[in-house]
Amino acid sequence: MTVLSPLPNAKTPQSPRESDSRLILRLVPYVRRHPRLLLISMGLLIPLSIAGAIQPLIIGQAVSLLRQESTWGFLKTISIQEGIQFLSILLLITIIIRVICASCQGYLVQKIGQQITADIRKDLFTHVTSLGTSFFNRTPVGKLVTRLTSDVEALGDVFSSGAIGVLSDAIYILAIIITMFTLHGKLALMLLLMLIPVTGLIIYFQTEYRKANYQVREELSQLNSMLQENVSGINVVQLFRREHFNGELFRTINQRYRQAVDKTIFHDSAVSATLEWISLVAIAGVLWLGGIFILDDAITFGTLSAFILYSQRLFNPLRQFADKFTMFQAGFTAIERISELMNEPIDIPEPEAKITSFSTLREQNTTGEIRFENVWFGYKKDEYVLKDLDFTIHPGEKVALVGPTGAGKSSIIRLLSRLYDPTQGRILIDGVDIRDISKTELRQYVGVILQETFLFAGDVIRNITLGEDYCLERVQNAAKLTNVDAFIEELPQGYQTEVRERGTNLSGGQRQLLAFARVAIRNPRVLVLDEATSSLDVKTEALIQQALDNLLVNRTAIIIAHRLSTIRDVDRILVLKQGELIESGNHEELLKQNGLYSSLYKLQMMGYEE
Ligand SMILES: Nc1ncnc2c1ncn2[C@@H]1O[C@H](COP(=O)(O)OP(=O)(O)OP(=O)(O)O)[C@@H](O)[C@H]1O
Repeated sequence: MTVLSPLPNAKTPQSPRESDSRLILRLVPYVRRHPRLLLISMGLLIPLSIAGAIQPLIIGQAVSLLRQESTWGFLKTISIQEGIQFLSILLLITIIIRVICASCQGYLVQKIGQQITADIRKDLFTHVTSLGTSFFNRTPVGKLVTRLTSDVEALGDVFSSGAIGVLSDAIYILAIIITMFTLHGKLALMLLLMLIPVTGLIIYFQTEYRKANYQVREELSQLNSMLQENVSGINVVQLFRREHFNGELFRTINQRYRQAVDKTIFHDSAVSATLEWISLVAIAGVLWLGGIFILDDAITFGTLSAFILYSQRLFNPLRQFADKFTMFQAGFTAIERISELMNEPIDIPEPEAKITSFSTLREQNTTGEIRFENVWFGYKKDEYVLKDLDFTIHPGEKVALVGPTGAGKSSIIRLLSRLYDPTQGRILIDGVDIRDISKTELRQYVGVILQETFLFAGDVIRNITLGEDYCLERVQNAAKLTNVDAFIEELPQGYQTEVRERGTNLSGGQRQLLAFARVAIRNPRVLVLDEATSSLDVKTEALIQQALDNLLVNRTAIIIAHRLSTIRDVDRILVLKQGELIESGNHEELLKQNGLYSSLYKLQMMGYEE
């Protein structure tokens, strides 16, 4: 269970935006994981702020001492030289305290920020990898990558330099205000009054910044999606001379991204400029009012010097405060976008209570009965691609699914492996509804070999084990069982040969061979072959076919094949048309029926004869 999981009534992408406080609430569990570090870094804020706030006071006392004005009582009992020496040492001590506390605090805060970022990224990755195929069908990869990387990074910045920094600035401002009021009430009040319009202006610019930043993130997602799509489909882009056209599209999105960033820069700069201007006005104000008080002998030069320093220091943390607010706004945008992803429901949920009977059946070495019970299914609501399928595949039976393109053959496999759930009806394996079986167990029980095999960057062994704990011997046995060991040994470094991302250094057929070993090592009871041998040459196909015949003994098999000659010997053929099961029987029986199968078969045979 992830922590950033949906809150009750949490926002769906269509619902209005969540309030900032609700967004912050989502982060509390992550922050709570590091109580000790958090407490130490907050504790350090107190000496840090006090040391900073008394520095102008010490300088003011030095000026007063030199001008022989009234100073702290004990300074009057020592000589001016000793007094200056004492104040200089005191100033040095405050500087040392600030340096030590600031660096320790900075380090701790960065550390907490990085840990929180890593935790969120991990939870997000776990959640995203549990989402159903339909989510990935409608979400561009680039968009996901942006959320998992730069959005999480923006959130991390909030913790590492923003969150506690804001608290530090607030404590610092408070310490300055208290010290100012103890020194001179009227001058302090004047500076305090100046804070009110500045705060209003900052809030306005920050709100605008937030809106602009959301736009920036959206444009960045688009930019990444487009980039990712072009890199993945680079062969098509180049073969069909789409470089210029795609370049123009990219230029438009890039332009929109730049314009959105410009907007954020404008609002960010506006905040800095306002603060710069107001801090100069504050110094002028202090000089003007302080000058009048000096002429009236109401304050000393020392107090005036201290106030000039205060007017600078008061706006400095405010400027940092504003900078961090900018980061906060970016962070809020990030939480909003990350929460959107976290709120994405897992449409193929794990069963609430794991059914043990399935594991027991597995231990009893059953051969796997598959039953489709009045199954209806559509990728879109009310658009069914499978209609009222009702059939049983008996233990150990070899069944082929046949039908024209788009008839629904692969959809049946997707339902059986629970990449999707049926809209109506049930699928049972050995009498157990597959929705009551854990996905891990189900996918170990049903082994699928698809037409296209996806390989990961890493060696051949890793691509067969997929990170599971199998020894080399078992990998080799699985390869031998499927007759692919000879091919693997021919590779430059045999089993240690490095495969590039998506297996680009292997041919389509070679990639396919690894898929056979990948499934064989898992020893599934039910084997599904979706056009699995279509990319192999005739000789290799015969070799694999021979291995498959051995592998399929005592296992249930579902085979999808367009070349009907390859499935002539199966026990039963199910013929589909537009999602409906229209014929069923073995090769001879179906030929006699003179239906769709018979005409498809005759057409293919004519093709071979020609
Ligand atoms: N992800 C999807 N989203 C929406 N519709 C889909 C999706 N995948 C398949 N379809 C539609 O579902 C129908 C059945 O597709 P399916 O892939 O099961 O056919 P098939 O019989 O395996 O075809 P082929 O022999 O070409 O592989 C088709 O009309 C297809 O357009």
